[in-house]
Amino acid sequence: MLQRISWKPELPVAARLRRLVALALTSGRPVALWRLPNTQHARLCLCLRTDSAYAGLPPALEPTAPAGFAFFPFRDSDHNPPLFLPADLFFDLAQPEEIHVSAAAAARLPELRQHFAALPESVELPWHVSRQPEPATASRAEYEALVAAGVAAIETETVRKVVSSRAVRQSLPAGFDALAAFEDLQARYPNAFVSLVSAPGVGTWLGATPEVLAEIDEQQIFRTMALAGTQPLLPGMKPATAKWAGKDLEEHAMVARYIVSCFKQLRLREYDEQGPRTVVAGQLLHLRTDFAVHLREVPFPTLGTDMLRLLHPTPAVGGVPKQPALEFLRHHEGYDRAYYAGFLGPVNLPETGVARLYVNLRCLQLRPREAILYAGTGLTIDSDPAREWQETELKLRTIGAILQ
Ligand SMILES: C=C(O[C@@H]1C=C(C(=O)O)C=C[C@H]1O)C(=O)O
Repeated sequence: MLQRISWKPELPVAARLRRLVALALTSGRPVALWRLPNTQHARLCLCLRTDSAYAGLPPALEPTAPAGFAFFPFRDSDHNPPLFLPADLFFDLAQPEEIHVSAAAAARLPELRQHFAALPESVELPWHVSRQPEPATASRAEYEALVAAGVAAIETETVRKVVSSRAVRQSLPAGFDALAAFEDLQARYPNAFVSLVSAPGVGTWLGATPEVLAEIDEQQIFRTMALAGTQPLLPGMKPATAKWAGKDLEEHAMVARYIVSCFKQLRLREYDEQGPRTVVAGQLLHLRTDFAVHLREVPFPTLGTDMLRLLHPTPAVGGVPKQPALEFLRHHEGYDRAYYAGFLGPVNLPETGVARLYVNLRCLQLRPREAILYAGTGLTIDSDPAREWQETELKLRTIGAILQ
């Protein structure tokens, strides 16, 4: 349980936020910042017990589970540990006059206040850097060969769909400031889940994702979505009248069918399915089908937890069938996705019983002088390598906008 403490340091709100981030980073601790879609204010979760931040299983999405922030890799490995940051300090920029603290933090408040007050006005923020080497970045020819290999695997029926991806390295512009970039992302993408996560052994990640993986809202409605199928949003275009190619409809349908198969595995029939419809994500359009289950009407208290464990990674980022698609990626993709296409978000924070987990897309990893950007595309039998390359270029622009 978190307790609310009145908190009025003589500092403007943005400076308080910066100083809290500095408090975490200068003492080698993890910190997460996020802004929910269609809301105004960011939130911060700071964890004092760094050792307890490394999780095993995906988090439980139940009211009795700990409050904190989850940050999970695409696939489990020693190189990219799954994180769950128990909330020791929670700061909501909508209520800057108070701060929520855990019992562990409450016991150390005098020390924390002292550390906070002693930090210099303009401290350089020592963002955590991943200990992993920079990932290999595919040239256009290499990426097109990967797409061709994916199509060949579909032709031989090893897989029906696979989502290939690549990383790109880009220098940071002079004076780049991650907190300012986080602000910039919030302003650019009001309907995205915007995040900035920094943790030892994990590095620092910034993103603006359009995709819900598993959510339980205030009304106790569980939600997930199939988001697949992409085209550029061109000037003057009305999203509602967008035309979709058969290839997009097919790759979308595979994600929707996979979600239905997860409900079926749990023998849950009472789900509502709406879509697909066209949605806007930055300068892109996607096809989206929404799924909802009223948890108060089904006797299934662990549905969120169970669905999360079945869903990840969905065929929006992995493929169908799941294991052969993941095997294909392991052998052919040629780099470590790390936390790209993993998932992230708050659980029971601040509201008990509410969880919002998103797929980590349209993201970058921050290094001291450069950023590593990630993007992928769903392949089907009709995929054209040049078009898939183009689609990754378009997707990279969403997060790339903050490096201009
Ligand atoms: C893989 C990415 O996006 C996913 C793939 C999509 C597609 O193939 O059409 C669309 C939305 C996302 O589910 C990405 O942004 O890197």
